[in-house]
Amino acid sequence: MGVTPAGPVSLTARLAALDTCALSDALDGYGRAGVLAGLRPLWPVPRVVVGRVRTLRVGPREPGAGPTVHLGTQLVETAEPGDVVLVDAGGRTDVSSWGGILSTAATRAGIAGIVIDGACRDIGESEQLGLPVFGRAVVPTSARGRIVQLGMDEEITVCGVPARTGDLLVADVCGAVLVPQDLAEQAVELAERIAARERDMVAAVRSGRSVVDVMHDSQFPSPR
Ligand SMILES: O=C([O-])CC(=O)C(=O)O
Ligand SMILES: [Mg+2]
Repeated sequence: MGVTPAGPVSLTARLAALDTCALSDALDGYGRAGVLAGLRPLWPVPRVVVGRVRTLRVGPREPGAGPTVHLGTQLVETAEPGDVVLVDAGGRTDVSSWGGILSTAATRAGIAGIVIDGACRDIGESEQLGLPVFGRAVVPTSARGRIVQLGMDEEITVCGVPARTGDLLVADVCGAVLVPQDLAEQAVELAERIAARERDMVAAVRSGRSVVDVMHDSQFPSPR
């Protein structure tokens, strides 16, 4: 845990001071996957979103299946403030996996954000609530009668990246990165060093040094 004159800083606060690019580079440094490629903010979210993952897996409703709970509702009701809902919808963009009623409940539960390997609807409602939603697309088509919850808090694979409840997730204007729980402390430390190196490189360019020189592989060695 990092320490400031005011005391220890939580991992979440340190992640919020970073960004997805620094964390992607840090995971590269450890040879681990984490970038959820293809996901982006579905409204112009103005901040870095950080939280503890809760996983949700959804898929097609069986023909003739009876009434069932709406996907995600049990997860929202058991969420802790600061959680991020990570939805494995298999990349489907023809049907929504999240909507405004769910966002209203998620906001009341203190959920920090929704990240979907798939699509959502009612995005204007989520924006009005200030609830960040990341995903592949927005589509008006309802989940009702089409897709259902298949599991929650189980290991899922999202955009080719394995994810579990308890992992950390960072999302911003550039996309979303999953930080595995077992690597979180080390990834944050390395990302902080990467961010410091980038600040030094930008300062060198601003001071008039040639960008050819500053970005040459022989200069500003990688922190790992
Ligand atoms: O019917 C749905 O797909 C869910 C929905 O719109 C909402 O949560 O508001
Ligand atoms: Mg709705």
